[in-house]
Amino acid sequence: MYVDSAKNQHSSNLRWILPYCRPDAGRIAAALLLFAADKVLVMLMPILAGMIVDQVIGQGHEDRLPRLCFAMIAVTLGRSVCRYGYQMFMERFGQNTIYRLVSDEYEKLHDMDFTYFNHTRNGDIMSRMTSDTDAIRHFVSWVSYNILDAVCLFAGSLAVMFTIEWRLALALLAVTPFLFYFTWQLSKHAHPLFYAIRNSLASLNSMVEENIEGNRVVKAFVREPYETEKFDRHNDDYMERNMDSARNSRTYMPWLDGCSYMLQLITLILGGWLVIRQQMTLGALVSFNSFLWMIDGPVRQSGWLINDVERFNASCVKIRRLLTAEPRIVERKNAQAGVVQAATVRAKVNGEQTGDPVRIRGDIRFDHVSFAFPDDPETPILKDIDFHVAAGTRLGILGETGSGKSTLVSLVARFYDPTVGHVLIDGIDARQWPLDLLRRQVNIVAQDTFLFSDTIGDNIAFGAHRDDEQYVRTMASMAGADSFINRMPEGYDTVVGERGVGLSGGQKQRLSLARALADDPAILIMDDTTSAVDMETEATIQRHLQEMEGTRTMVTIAHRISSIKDSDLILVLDHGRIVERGSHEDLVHAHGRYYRIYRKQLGLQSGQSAGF
Ligand SMILES: Nc1ncnc2c1ncn2[C@@H]1O[C@H](COP(=O)(O)OP(=O)(O)OP(=O)(O)O)[C@@H](O)[C@H]1O
Repeated sequence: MYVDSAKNQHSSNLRWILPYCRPDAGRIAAALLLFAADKVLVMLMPILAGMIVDQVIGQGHEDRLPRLCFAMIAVTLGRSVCRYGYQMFMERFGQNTIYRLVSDEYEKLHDMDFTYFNHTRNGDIMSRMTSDTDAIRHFVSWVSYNILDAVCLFAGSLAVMFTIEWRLALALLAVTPFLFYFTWQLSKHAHPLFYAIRNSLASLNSMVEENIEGNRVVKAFVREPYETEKFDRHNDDYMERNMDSARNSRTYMPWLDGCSYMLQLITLILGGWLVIRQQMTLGALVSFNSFLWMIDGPVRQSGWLINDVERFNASCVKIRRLLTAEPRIVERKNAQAGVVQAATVRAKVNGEQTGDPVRIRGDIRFDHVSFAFPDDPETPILKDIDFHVAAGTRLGILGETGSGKSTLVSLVARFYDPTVGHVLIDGIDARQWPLDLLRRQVNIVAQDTFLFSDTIGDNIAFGAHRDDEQYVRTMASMAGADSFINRMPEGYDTVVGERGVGLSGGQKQRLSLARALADDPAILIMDDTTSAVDMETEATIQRHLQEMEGTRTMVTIAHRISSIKDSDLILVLDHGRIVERGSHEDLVHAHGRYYRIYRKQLGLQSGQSAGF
């Protein structure tokens, strides 16, 4: 992380963004120098114009005209160079700041646990990473110096105007309280409106993303008109929120414009009167009027700048919420040292040899575990789960849909913590293991397969941390994938996923299994991994998995008894509770629920073809 998210947690948005800007301090200083030079030069222009009127036109010193014109051209050129310089510095500074901010956002996302993603819509996350971040870039690299520009021009011009004709300047100063009042009102009302716009945009993005992901379902059910209507509602809401903001601007902008007209009116009437009474030269009035034009810009621009500031504030709130979100699953302090110590003590107590303390052996124990999801804490999903699987053996889990099988295995990789009881890996509480060490050695082949838009080879080698073609092929063979990959036009170099060729459900499952095998986990969990694979291929995969017996603990969740019957221990789950346990033979002899399922599956597909 570039900036510790706990830092400046309660400070203003401006203070919060500062640490992201700090590495560009040199660039900011250079930009400020050029900016100051530009402001000095801009102040010279009206003075030169006044000199032309007084000295060349009024007093007839025509010989001074070329010099004064040359000075004006030099000032204009100087200003262009300064402006180009500081704008480029500020743009680079803005891009760098956003680079650091987005990197932190991305890293934070990887720290977040399942509970966060269960609650947060993808579109919302995407909005924070793109449009909200861009609103901050716009503020940092453009709005910031335009505010400074407006303040400097306003204050500087007013100061010079005081030296030209203090009575006229004082009269103009009387308008400023109105100016501050209207900008404050605009800002106060714009704040919630911009926040609503950001939320509405996030909803719109979520809706679009969901539709792109689910486009096949939408087409299959011919629900395009319904989805379009839904989109229109979100789109209308986004438009309405923007219109609210526009209405707010429309309410106060005319007043700000009115202030600007008041300034001109005062200058014309009072300035004209002073010139007529010869208390002010015409040249001085021309200079004064030029400075008035410089004040006019900031006054009219203030409304737009306030809107940009509020957009920045609303975006900051959303991004800060992400950066300060606390994952529920956190690693204990000094977890690595704790685990090494625990492994050493355990080895001494059991009279074992001290092996590699950071290599999990694969012993799993659930000690009276009950679990409820944090978003539904009143409903226990797992109830008093108590079992032990020795390292290197096989566990099979069977149960109706929704009985809690996937939830149970997600506790092994510590995607959630048990609400009651303990999950012990190699006799050490899962909460004590360093998270990356645990997850590197516990691999879950999830039910809903996900492949990256990359080559098949790279997808399989994703977690393997090795660039070994032969190894990838071996793992693909073990997962029963090698033959279909070889039939593809570009073999292992075929790009799959979003940009690549489509794959069948069974092919995807086999690639996910190959990816998990390539990771060489100590605990391999297969959650309905072969449900879409034909019986023959499944039998081949089972054979290969059997060859690995003893080298790792294997947990298989399945609805087909053929997938789990060779397990050393089979658990039958019902509504989150273990209702039967034992080996295949034990459970068949028990004539209970397992036996009934077994009979049913035998009846449906008898003999060899069913894999029994
Ligand atoms: N994030 C969540 N928040 C609240 N409840 C959840 C959440 N995820 C799952 N559940 C609920 O937990 C229960 C168990 O779900 P789980 O996915 O573990 O079942 P399963 O046995 O694996 O089902 P299947 O065989 O269909 O995959 C279900 O009733 C489900 O609705």
